[in-house]
Amino acid sequence: MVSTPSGPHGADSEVGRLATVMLHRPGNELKRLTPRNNDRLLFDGIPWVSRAQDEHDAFAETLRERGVEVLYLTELLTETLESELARNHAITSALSGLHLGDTMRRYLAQALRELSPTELTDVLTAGIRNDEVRGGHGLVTSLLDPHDFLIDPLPNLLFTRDSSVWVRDRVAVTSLAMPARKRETQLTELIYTEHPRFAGTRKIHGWHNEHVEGGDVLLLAPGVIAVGVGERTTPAGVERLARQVFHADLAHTVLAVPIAQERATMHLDTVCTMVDVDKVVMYPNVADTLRAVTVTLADPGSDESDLTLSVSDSEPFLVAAAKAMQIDTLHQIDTGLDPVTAEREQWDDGNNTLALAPRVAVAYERNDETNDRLEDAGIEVVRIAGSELGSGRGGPRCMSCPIVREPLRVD
Ligand SMILES: NC(=[NH2+])NCCC[C@H](N)C(=O)O
Repeated sequence: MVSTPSGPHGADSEVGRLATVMLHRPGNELKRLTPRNNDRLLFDGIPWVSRAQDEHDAFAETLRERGVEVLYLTELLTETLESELARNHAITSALSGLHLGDTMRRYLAQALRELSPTELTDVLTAGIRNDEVRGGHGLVTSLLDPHDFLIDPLPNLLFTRDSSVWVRDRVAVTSLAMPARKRETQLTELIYTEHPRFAGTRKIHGWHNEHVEGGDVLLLAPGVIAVGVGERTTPAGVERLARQVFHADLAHTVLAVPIAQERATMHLDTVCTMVDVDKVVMYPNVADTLRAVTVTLADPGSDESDLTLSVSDSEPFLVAAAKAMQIDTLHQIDTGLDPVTAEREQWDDGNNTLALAPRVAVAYERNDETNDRLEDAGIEVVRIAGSELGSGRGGPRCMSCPIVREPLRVD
């Protein structure tokens, strides 16, 4: 059954009650990971797939028990692919890679057209290996290794946070920096463009623009967006996003937050997430050095490219954020961890929490110390298992794309 909207979509904070979320249950794409390709495909190990699925099912069930509507990316995609237009579009974009050659491209275009929407979803997510095709043989197939992919699998689809992000009632289809993830946004763009549930949704950004990844985007408060700039989101990406949100009146302030260009801190949400309207949990080893540049609108100009931005000097992140949010203090929960424990728990996504409401956050159970400190600070920690899920270096926030959060009540 095609899922239908339960109300308007969108989110304007990190902590408003989570009503609808998009997840991706790990599937056949994880079975593609081998010790030869896991680095390129951005996994730090080879997950035990059925256990990862069990952990993910438990995560989804935890959300449902708390009243969250869970949508699955692959179900939305399969429903989208009922339309011939969407199917053709999906096939053309999946085959646009320059490693294919026309002989194979022509063969695959025909073969994929014959698949059912469910089968096509499987190919679009799990990819196709050279030794799995029955036709189209020729120069390309003979020169590639039998195990090379003609269509790459998308194991990082699990991290739905990164490939789209809602800002108020608009959805930003992002532009992913790593080659292994680029194709993910072909799928999110197709869903938001063609799925009946999202008919009429206005979009910003897009995969063809400068790099911005959803894991870098934090909706600190209505009108205030922090954007990490590092391995994934570029300085030009944050400028583009700022122009768009100002032009569309989705925000009045964007904080650009430089983060180390390293795997451990690939997104801002690996070091800092919100657990209350005025509280963050932050990796202690960066807490003293994290800074932000405040970007506001100096002159609206006549269009997005013509508006003038005002850019401040850099300030400590918490100071700049509190000012923009118009609150006295944005509190950092003091985890008091020694640097080694802090580093271990940050690596295992201890700071990557998903708020279900103010002071209620989902976290991986393994990060005992961070979780205890959160509880000491009055946060209800909803613990989930993630031993297998975590091998892709992502926690509860990375694995979720909020589609509806209730607006925060003004008390
Ligand atoms: N929002 C996040 N922190 N996402 C984590 C993504 C992890 C994924 N393996 C990658 O390297 O891209």
